[in-house]
Amino acid sequence: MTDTTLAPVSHLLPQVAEPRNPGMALDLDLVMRCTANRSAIERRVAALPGRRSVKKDHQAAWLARAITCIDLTTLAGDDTPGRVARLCAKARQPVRADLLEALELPGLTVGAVCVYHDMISPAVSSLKGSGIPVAAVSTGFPAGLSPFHLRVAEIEESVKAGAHEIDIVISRRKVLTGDWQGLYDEMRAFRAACGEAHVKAILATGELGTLQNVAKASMVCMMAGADFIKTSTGKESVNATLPVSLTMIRAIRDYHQLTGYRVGYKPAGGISKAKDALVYLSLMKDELGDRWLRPDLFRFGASSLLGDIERQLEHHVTGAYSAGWRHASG
Ligand SMILES: O=C[C@H](O)COP(=O)(O)O
Repeated sequence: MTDTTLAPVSHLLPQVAEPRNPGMALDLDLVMRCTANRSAIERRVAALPGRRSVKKDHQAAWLARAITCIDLTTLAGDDTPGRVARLCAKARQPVRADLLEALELPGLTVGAVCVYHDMISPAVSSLKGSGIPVAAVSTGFPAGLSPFHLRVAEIEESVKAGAHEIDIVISRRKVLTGDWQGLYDEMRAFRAACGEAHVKAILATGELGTLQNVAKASMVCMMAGADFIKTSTGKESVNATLPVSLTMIRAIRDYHQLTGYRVGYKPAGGISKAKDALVYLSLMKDELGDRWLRPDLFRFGASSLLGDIERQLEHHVTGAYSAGWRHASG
């Protein structure tokens, strides 16, 4: 039986900032020992509790927690400063004021706003004074196939433009060809280019072939200093899944046991329902514990999840559902 208790949102932020993962030398023996037993993983995720195990007030608390962990995202070719400004307004006040008041959650915000490089500046101005960081996707997102020096330069430009978090994409071919040293060196260079900005390593797991590759790539990126590991760009044909999540979460646990450093986790792509968010949160709580249920160590990369969560919270407060279009984010 899953423990469904959760500290209030006001207790979210740690008293002391989590020390940043500095990375370590590449330990190839350890990387080669990273395995993933697909059938055991699939059995485990099939047994995960659904939203039914998180009831009433607990459910509202968990949904509020999910909001604080959203990287509210727009990554479209037709993004405009106006669309980004609307998204940022939603990031500042993710749920209707009357609902927040009824839930006793004034000041609730999302974890970050995630955009392409060109939209950093409008996002930074719209979020001024809110404390909400801007995350930028980078390194030739989503395929990551532009020349290496341009990928590094893109990170530097985005940090200069005001991004506090950089979501890089790894070279999938380095994983597919077993070039772990190459992946490590690339990730290390990306981390260095980020400077003080935190770096999330997007593995694009839907393109890595096997869960074993996912486990190995997770470990190499953490050894190279990733602050977060993230499943997907949202542009692959398969994005965040529970088996991939369990594999990455267990790699995070192994890395913590090995080094004492906590690396964050960001499932991304195709997560649009409140009930799915609850499953991810219970998985984090079960596998890594409460410390990983805070926005400095857990994020959802999602463009449309917030609308469904707001709808569920409205139902919780008023007893009625409103139409989905009333809760659009963009
Ligand atoms: O990193 C975030 C993803 O691109 C968002 O994907 P989504 O639009 O399927 O929610």
